[in-house]
Amino acid sequence: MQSVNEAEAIIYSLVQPLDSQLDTETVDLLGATGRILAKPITSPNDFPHWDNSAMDGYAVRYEDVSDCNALNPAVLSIIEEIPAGYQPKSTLQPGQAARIFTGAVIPPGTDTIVMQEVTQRENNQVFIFAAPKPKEFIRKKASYYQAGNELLPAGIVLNAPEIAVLAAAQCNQLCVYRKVKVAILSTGDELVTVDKTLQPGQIVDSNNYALIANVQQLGAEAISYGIVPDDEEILKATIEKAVSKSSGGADIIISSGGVSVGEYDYVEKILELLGGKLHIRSVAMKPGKPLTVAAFPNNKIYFGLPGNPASALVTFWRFVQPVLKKLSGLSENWQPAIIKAKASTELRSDGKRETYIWGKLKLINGEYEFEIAGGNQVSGNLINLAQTNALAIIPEATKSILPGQQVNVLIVGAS
Ligand SMILES: Nc1nc2c(c(=O)[nH]1)N[C@H]1C(S)=C(S)[C@@H](COP(=O)(O)OP(=O)(O)OC[C@H]3O[C@@H](n4cnc5c(N)ncnc54)[C@H](O)[C@@H]3O)O[C@H]1N2
Ligand code: MOO
Ligand SMILES: [Mg+2]
Repeated sequence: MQSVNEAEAIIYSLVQPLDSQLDTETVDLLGATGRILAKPITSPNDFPHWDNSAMDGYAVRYEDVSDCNALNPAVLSIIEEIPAGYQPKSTLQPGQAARIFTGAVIPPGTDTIVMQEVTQRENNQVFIFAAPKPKEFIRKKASYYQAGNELLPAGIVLNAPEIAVLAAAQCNQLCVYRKVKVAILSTGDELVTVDKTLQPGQIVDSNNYALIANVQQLGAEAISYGIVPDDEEILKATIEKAVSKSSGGADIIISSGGVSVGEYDYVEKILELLGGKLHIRSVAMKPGKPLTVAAFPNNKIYFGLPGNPASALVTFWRFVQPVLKKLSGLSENWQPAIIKAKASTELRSDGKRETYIWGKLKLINGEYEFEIAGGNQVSGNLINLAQTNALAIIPEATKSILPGQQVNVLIVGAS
């Protein structure tokens, strides 16, 4: 049995991120939200494109207004009005000003903008009652970005700020990494789909729905193989299909159930029969002990998650989530988001395995607090997993974390 940290290191070493040449596709800017840039972006344009005004006011020559004040205003004649979107027509001469608005191109001869609030206009003259600072309120050409430099690096997620930058740079077609594909299957004779009437002994295959939701929230594509009965031959044929190169094209295969020691727990045996190399057979964690991980010669990675609903989700969040992010082409921040928070009540463990407790991470008076989910913290219970967003991690050999003490907390889900 490996420790969680050992298992994590082994799993990360198996992951080959998508290829920045081969594993890409082109998307429109409006369809690019949440996608990962596969090629760096450069612009032939400076930002700002030209010197422009940061205020509504008057474009002036600094020397004409440098020693004015409320009692001794500078008086300039207004030679033109320049709204945003227009090219100035004249060059400012001594004693002249141009009426200008935020974002408008500053006219030649100008070096400073005076904001409207310290001025008074009378016909074609403007009185200036306070001296500006030299070059004040001018947004200089190329002061944000110089043409030809890298604007955005490859390997970043395209969120609203990046989409804005790409729009400004007129990049309407983008080369992004293709979505990671994840095959998902559930094992168990007791399982039925959500629409069936339950017969005695049957339960809904909730893991399938939960895992698909998790995969989709992470921006990957789920390929569902549905429910596979506890039949060695059928399970072998299904896993063989999912791991083979030709069918479905999944990068990662996830099953749930069938990894413990029972008569019908075939997953480990089948993975070996199919030529998978078993890197992990169990991990010293609770829940999630029977987690099984294998790699195939075609680089596909197989996660045999334990069947208990909480075990399946906890092992997904702890190990599969970072793998999907690393695979996706993200250059950083793919690792699990583990932060320190204050326990709001006592958190207990039997101390034997690293223990994951589900609950809510709350921001209270600027500090993170972890609140355990009410109800049974057992791996068969999925009901109290709803509305949780975090897992507190109790280290091995620690039996109690007291209220107010700090605890490591893994933030789960898409964040
Ligand atoms: N003798 C032992 N028994 C068990 C051990 C052990 O060490 N010795 N480990 C326990 C632990 S811990 C876990 S976790 C489970 C893991 O079991 P499997 O991965 O083999 O899963 P199954 O036996 O198929 O199912 C376990 C449980 O989960 C329910 N289940 C399964 N699939 C789904 C699904 N898709 N959706 C919802 N619920 C599902 C299933 O009905 C069972 O109740 O083994 C313990 N046993
Ligand atoms: O690992 Mo099991 O996941 O403790 O219920
Ligand atoms: Mg079992």
